Amino acid sequence: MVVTIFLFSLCSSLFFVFYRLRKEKLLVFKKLGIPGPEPNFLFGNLLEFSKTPLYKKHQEWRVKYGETYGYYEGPTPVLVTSDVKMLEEVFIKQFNNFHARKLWPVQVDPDKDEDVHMFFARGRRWKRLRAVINPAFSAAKIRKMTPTVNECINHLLDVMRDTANATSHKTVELVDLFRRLTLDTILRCEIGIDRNSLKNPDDQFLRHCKGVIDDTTKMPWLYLLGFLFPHLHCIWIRIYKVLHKIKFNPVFWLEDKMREVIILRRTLNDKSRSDLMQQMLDAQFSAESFLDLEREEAKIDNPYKKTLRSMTNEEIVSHALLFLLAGYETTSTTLAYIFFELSQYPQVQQRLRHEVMTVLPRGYSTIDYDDLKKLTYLDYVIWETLRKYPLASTVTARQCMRECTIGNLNIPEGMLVHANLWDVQYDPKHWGEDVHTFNPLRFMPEQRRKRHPAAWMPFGGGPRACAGLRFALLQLKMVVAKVLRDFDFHPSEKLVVPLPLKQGATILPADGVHLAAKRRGSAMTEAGLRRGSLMTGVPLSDWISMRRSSLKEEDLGCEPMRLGVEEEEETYSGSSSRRASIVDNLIKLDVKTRRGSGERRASRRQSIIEEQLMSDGVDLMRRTSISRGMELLKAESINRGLNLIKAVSHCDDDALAPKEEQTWRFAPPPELDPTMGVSTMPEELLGEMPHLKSRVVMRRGSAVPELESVAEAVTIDEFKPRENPVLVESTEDIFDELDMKKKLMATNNRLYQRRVSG
Ligand code: HEM
Repeated sequence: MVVTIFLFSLCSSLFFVFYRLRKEKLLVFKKLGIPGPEPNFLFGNLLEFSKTPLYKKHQEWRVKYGETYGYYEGPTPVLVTSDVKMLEEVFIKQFNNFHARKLWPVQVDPDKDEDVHMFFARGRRWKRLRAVINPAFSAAKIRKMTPTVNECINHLLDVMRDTANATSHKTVELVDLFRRLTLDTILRCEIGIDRNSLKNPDDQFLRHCKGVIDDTTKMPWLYLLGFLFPHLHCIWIRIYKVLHKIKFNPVFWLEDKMREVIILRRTLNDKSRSDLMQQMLDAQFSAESFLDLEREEAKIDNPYKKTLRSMTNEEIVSHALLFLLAGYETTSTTLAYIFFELSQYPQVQQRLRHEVMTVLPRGYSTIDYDDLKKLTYLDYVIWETLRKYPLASTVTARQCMRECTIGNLNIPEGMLVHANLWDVQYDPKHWGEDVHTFNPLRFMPEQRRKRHPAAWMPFGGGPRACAGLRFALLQLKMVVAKVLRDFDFHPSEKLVVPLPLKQGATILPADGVHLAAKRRGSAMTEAGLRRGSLMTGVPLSDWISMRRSSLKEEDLGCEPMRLGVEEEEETYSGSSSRRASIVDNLIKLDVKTRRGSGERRASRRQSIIEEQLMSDGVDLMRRTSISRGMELLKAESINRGLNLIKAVSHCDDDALAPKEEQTWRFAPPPELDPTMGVSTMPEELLGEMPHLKSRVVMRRGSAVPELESVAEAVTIDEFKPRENPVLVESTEDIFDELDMKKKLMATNNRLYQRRVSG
């Protein structure tokens, strides 16, 4: 009886103490005068996330409580803010007080466990690991990875080519496809393991990576306990480890694979490799920023006296795994979002393709690191995508390690501060009213300068920002550039807009991204060049020279193309001064042809240039054809048959619309090809197209805004259809006429051969 009473009173006192302490904890925000939802005694506000994902809940609360508010994960207070000044303080200015990340409820001890990796480490330990890893992601090291990334993308293109073809739109699901690509790329660039999950969707690595990601995104009972009673962390972690010894754990499988690689690589000691694994193995030779750390260590009573300048095997294992998982889903999901947005904004897709084709013509099967720097509009597209989808926002949080003040707010030790990126990056204060529009031009330098740097943080901020940023951007840019050269993207019937999102390890499309991908035909590029010459009246050889010059515009000192929206409607007249200066400069340019051993290189370059010219021609013609076609249709000046010409010749010059008595509805005379249409350019438009030789244009097919339907087009000085109709039957006729046949046929043969060989 006495024992029972004793136990009862002990339990009640323990519960009372627990109750008081917990109550006290749940009053933190009230005492600080920070608004927020009312917490539950046991769960805090965790139950609110059972139906609504964290990032959505944050948005709801932002509307209710303002820019800065607080909620509780179990007993742990989390301050959420979209105030850019506060973010700057936490992530950058007061980093010394906020150097730790939010701890996951069931994870290794960030200070003691040997295999803690950079993501969870904190304090000096994090500093040391980051100092070792940073050089592995330097620009020079990333440059060395470019050929490997190139190869992986070529595999992707193969798979996509199998799915889509030039004549029909086939639906591709991009999230899964890009996951396979990023996994193959990271495995090769990071560890030197050559897998091809693109060709083998059942690949073991792929299966286990998916397994790990799924595992971390579930909220099993153990995780919940970890959140509710964080002080019992060591108990939860023990249970976790025991459980994973009983049932299969994909993390252990992956770790074992990494260990095998490390042993092999240490034995082979092949210094010529440039992958991340080698850099981690060699890290001891390159980490200069240790000097700082060593000075710090010397001040405290450190039994090792020296900071470990290399990484242990277990550290390398956990980092290899970290990079695999950190890079696999983030990069692939970003890619899927980019193509989704391009399918929704065809004018952006077109503009971007134009930039890519100018810098990297289709013959370039390998993309150079330096070429990527020229793709500025592509940068804007990627940045704008990451603005609209800050998909890794679940991890952009810091823990306060020392009581401090931000503005007039006192932040106690232990409090978490979470950056509410979705609200910052959709805040009209920073981005204007059209925040839901996909507008890459927000990132033009003059716009960027006006914005607070913390208004865009998809890679986090400050010293702990994403370590793999450079590698991620390399992949993103290369994939978009290469894929866009070969494919057109449109929404498919399966695509749901707006895209439903879900929260996993990142915030990703709930049902994938299903797009119709149409392969861009090679014949079109050839036709484009031809049309470019015909429509502008510039002889083909000059046209080729002009287009060639666009490759070297910067070298030639011409003004690079502006990126304003108005450029979408660029007219030939608009570009005529630019062209004139290019031609001038071309004349000055001494183009040397190599002989002997250099001949092959020269001819390859020549064919690359020519292919680019063709592609460019298509783009320009498509734009002109579309805008002119529309205007002509509006002006009702596109008609068929000879009567049109007669009528027009009697027509008042500035009478754009035909008069009643001049309607030309007769069938075309039989001697004229019935598929041949005739259009006249209204005076106004002629002014914009000074290169047209005549205002009368014959076209096969219609001049409606569709490049493919405009199969042939001829401009003539004096139109005499009965005597000598200028009917161009084939490509060869045109080449004959312009005396270019031999040269271009030779070029085409080379191009086709190269394409066939991939
Ligand atoms: C588009 C792709 C990616 C996005 C959006 C992204 C985003 C992020 C974010 C938001 C953080 C947290 C930063 C913070 O707390 O301030 C982070 C950290 C990190 N990321 Fe990435 N990431 C991407 C790709 C990658 C890749 C490819 C790798 C490695 C191969 C990588 C490795 C890391 C590492 C190691 C950290 C921890 C850095 C530290 O704590 O010091 N990430 N990333």
